[in-house]
Amino acid sequence: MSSYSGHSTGPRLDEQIDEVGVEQEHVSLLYRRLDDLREQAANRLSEALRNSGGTQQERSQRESTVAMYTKQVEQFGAVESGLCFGRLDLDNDERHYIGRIGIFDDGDDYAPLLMDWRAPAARPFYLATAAAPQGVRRRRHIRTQQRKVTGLNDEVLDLTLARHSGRDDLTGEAALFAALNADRTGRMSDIVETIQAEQDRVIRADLAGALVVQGGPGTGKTAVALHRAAYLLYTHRQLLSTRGVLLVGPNDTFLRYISQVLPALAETGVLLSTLGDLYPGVTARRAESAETAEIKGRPEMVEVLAAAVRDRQRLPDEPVEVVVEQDTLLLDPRTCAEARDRARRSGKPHNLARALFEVEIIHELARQVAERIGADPLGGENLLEEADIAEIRRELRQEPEVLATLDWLWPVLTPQQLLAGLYASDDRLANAAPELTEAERRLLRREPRGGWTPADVPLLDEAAELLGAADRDIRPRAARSRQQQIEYAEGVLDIALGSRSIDLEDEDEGEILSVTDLLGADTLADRQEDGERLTTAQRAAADRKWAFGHVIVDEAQELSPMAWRLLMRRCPSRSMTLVGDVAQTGALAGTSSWQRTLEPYVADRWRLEELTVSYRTPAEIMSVAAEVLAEIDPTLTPPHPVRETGIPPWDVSVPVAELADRLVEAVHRAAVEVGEGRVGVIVPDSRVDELGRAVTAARPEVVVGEQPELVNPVVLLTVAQAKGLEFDTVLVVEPERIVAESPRGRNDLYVALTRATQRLGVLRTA
Ligand SMILES: Nc1ncnc2c1ncn2[C@@H]1O[C@H](COP(=O)(O)OP(=O)(O)OP(=O)(O)O)[C@@H](O)[C@H]1O
Repeated sequence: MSSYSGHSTGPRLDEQIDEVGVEQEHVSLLYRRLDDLREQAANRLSEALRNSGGTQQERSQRESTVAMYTKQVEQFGAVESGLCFGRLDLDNDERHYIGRIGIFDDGDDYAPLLMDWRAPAARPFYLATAAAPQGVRRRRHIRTQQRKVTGLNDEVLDLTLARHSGRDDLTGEAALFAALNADRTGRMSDIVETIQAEQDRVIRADLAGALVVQGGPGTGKTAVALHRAAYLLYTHRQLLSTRGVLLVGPNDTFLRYISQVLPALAETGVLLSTLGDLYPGVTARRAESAETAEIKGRPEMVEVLAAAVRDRQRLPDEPVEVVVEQDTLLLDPRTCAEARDRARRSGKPHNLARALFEVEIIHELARQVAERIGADPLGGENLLEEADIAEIRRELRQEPEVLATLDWLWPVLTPQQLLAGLYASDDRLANAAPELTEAERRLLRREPRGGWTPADVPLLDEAAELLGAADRDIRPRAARSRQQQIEYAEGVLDIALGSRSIDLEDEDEGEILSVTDLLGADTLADRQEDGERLTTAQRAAADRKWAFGHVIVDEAQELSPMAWRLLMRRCPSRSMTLVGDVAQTGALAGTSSWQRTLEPYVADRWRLEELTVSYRTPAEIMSVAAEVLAEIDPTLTPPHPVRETGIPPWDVSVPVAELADRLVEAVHRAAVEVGEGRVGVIVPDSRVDELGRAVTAARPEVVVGEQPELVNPVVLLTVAQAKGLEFDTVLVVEPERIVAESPRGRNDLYVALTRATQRLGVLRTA
């Protein structure tokens, strides 16, 4: 292939110093403008916060102003690091600086000083090659540290000038390799400076429709998903800022790992959530076996829940006695059955159909009361008029005994009550799930207390659809929203505090920050009482029926059919980005085919983009992982590693009895070798406790736990916990056991072997 992306033209040292000076001048100008903008926004925020009172409309306007300036201060603070990272010199002698946000010169008719990386005109920065230069003469990567320019990398996109020294398929090679070889920190960084062409295509793909991004480990799926969120919010700001963007990740540790990427791209409006948090009011963290989660994820659970609801619409075997003011009224099974059938035929959700059921039952009870008290002693027609009977019905509705009977026959249920009640009773499980085997039902069986698991959340959501709103839902929501108002207010105040620009004198800061002395979070929250000022993400999080403008799912291969139903409910437009890798599926209810998963929702109207280059895993490690991939499915091809490290992975076999000691030694060596980087120790599920104890006893700085903090130098974790993460060095312990512990054990091993950016060691037991 004759195309290449260009290369450094190799300027002499003095030329380079000159160029750095030129860039420093521009970069300093940009930071001065950034400071001005931040100060302006902070002043306006302070001013808006100081005002109080006024009409409802004025208050509402003020709240919008507070929200707007809060966001601006936050954004200007977030782009501080690496504000400007590139320059494009065009054939027509124009020059564009590329950065995290757009900045204009307020003194010069708003001439652009910095172009937002998402602007269409910035796109050649990621796509231009020497063979297809798109009007670009030179692409320059500008490296900065704390506002100082520390280095430049130039690529001249001219086939006649450039010597072919780099890879054909990479853009900004030097900057890319610098990023890939850097020590890991326990937090993912953005890749805005070095997005590659195949990634750019995905990031800027159309908003409409379902887009699946399939790619092997380390191909940048997570990075691409996050940058796509930022791109979509920029390009479709109006639509998406009102409807919101939801990003679903596999667990809290992962969400913490990616938490800094969007803020660094100046986007804070994306709701990051695990599946376990997608049912408002529930935080599902309880653990359960993979087998139980699999059953809960089956599509058949829709029918199980529907049957569970029907099972709660009771039919008595014998007449039910209802004692009202010493009179005993009788509800015979036939009356109950007719009332139940009518209510069911309405097609309304259970809680809403209860009103119809009530009408029928009260009608019957009122008839009996009327018969007794209105009977004509002379045997004529009943003496009561329609108005009297209406009054009897009204009174019956307030009789505790009547209400208790209605609750027994057709209880108003919350999803939590339905599900907890189902799990807690062998009989109910047998009635609702006759298709499951007894062993499967036993796996579902559980006592009511102890919290919810992530796999319960789609079931709660499904149950909410079947049940409809119950009055009792409403109160906790009001309480929650008050809590959210306070959190929002605290956020505003934090931002006001954090708006300290690094160049301002302390005295000036006094001015800006004084507002936080005037207002506490509680007072500010009072001002949000109308709920209007909650961010879109906060409102969306509290509302089960929220329809998001776009939904992004990372590690999408892990979702069960029931989880997909929930997500599709949250996204009626089906504008979605689903990133994952079917070769890495660990969950038993997860997918091995995108078509099969999406078919029920979009038929074949979904688009597939594939990412083929692994940025994380070096060639030496990928060749080990490729052997496992071939065992999973010989037709799958591993991604092409973008680099080699020259460091071969090691693999040793040790006697079982020595495993813990040898692991401690290996961890010690790895920790020394990795320097400032991070070490991940991946062990079989069944060994976490034992090996965790042994390693932490010898090295207390090693962290183990349900939600390990990844900024620690060494973390010991399971494959499920390590999914989506990466470390400089990875030790995989007992690969055979990892494989043996799950029907998808090979996929798990493939995940474990592809977590390292530099070094891999494997410890087997003999
Ligand atoms: N264009 C790029 N420039 C710099 N770094 C990149 C680029 N693309 C990916 N990376 C880096 O490669 C690593 C792997 O990326 P990421 O975690 O997004 O991959 P993934 O496909 O989601 O992996 P997995 O399937 O294992 O979850 C990350 O450190 C990411 O920052």
